[in-house]
Amino acid sequence: MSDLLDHTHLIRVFDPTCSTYKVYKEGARDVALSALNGINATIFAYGQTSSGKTFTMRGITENAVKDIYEHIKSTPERDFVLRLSALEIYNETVVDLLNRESGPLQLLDDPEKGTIVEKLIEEVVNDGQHLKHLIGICEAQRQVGETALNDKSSRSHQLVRLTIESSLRENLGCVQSFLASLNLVDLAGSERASQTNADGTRLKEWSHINRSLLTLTTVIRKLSDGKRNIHIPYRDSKLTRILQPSLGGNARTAIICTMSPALSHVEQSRNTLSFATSAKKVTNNAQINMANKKLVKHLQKEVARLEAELRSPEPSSYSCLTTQLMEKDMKIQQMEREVKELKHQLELERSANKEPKGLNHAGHSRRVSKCLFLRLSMRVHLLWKLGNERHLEGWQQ
Ligand SMILES: Nc1ncnc2c1ncn2[C@@H]1O[C@H](COP(=O)(O)OP(=O)(O)OP(=O)(O)O)[C@@H](O)[C@H]1O
Repeated sequence: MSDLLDHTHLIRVFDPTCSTYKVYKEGARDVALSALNGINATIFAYGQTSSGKTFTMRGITENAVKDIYEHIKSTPERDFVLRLSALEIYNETVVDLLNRESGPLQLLDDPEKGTIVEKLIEEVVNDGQHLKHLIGICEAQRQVGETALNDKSSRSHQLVRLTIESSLRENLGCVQSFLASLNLVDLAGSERASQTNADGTRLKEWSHINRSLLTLTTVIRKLSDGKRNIHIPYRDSKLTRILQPSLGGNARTAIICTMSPALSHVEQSRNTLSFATSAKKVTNNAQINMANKKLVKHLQKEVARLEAELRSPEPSSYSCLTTQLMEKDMKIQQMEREVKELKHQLELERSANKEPKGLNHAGHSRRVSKCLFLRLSMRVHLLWKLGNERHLEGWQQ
């Protein structure tokens, strides 16, 4: 059994006698607990039919649940909210394991969240016991069938998603909220039809299982090439669409590859090792998902948009506008001086009780009113321009 931690490209090989707890502790615990600190995490088991995927994932899930609740207990300064959703992909149809009656579910593309499953139920988890109970319901709901190699063979891919949100209890000025998902995935096993004696329903299942596993293998192989700008066929199967963030995206991923020691399965074991070799070369880009980080991102976008809006006229027109404003201001000042002078002259003439030189009262009044009118219209114009300019200066600072 080999385990790959793609975040650090760690590889562990576990012999057939080692316990599932050891596999969890050395290969999956760190990844699983990342979700408590806002890092998306995925653990999945890959391998041929009857090689122990379900057995191992059951143990990994139990241990992860235990550790998650121990962490919550020892972190009283934070409030945790856990939600669980679960689905299976059976014959390329997505079904809600917490609400089978809802029928086939559609996959939608969300610009922010990526692929989402429409109408998938999310149950709020009360405590560890409740979580175990919900996981038990999912297991019971899953498609299982008897094959020549496994009397309880998983005929579908199962994904149990635990979404963990946490925030500091005390408001310390900075709202530090983490939000991340832990995906626990038990894939259906790859198999050869000749080995499983498949026919009828089993043959149809076999065809869907192998086709989606082939897409997964292709995606992993292409990602492992490390080439940029190449087409990665995530959309060729529902499994790879749903797992896309875990395959080269924003998540830490641990892959547990299971193999049978039987000589008759040597070809399948070689395929599994080839998958593991490619998978260990894939680099993910896991980030801490903080609620306030999202808000900052949103605000930054909004500021950028407003700046672009304000910059839409040619930058040169701003200097032009400034010159115009200065000219108009000078004109206003000059006119104000003239008005003052005229008023003063008028006062002197009134007091001397004689007609002003070269101008009669009507002429004076007209000139004064004209000055005032001009000033007023320019003020309105200036106020409008200044309003824009100040607005602009505020954004540019
Ligand atoms: N480490 C183990 N120790 C003891 N029994 C195991 C171990 N791993 C698997 N088994 C047993 O082997 C059988 C097949 O295992 P399991 O169903 O987990 O295989 P699988 O890979 O999930 O198969 P499939 O792909 O057909 O669903 C089961 O009866 C399981 O209990």
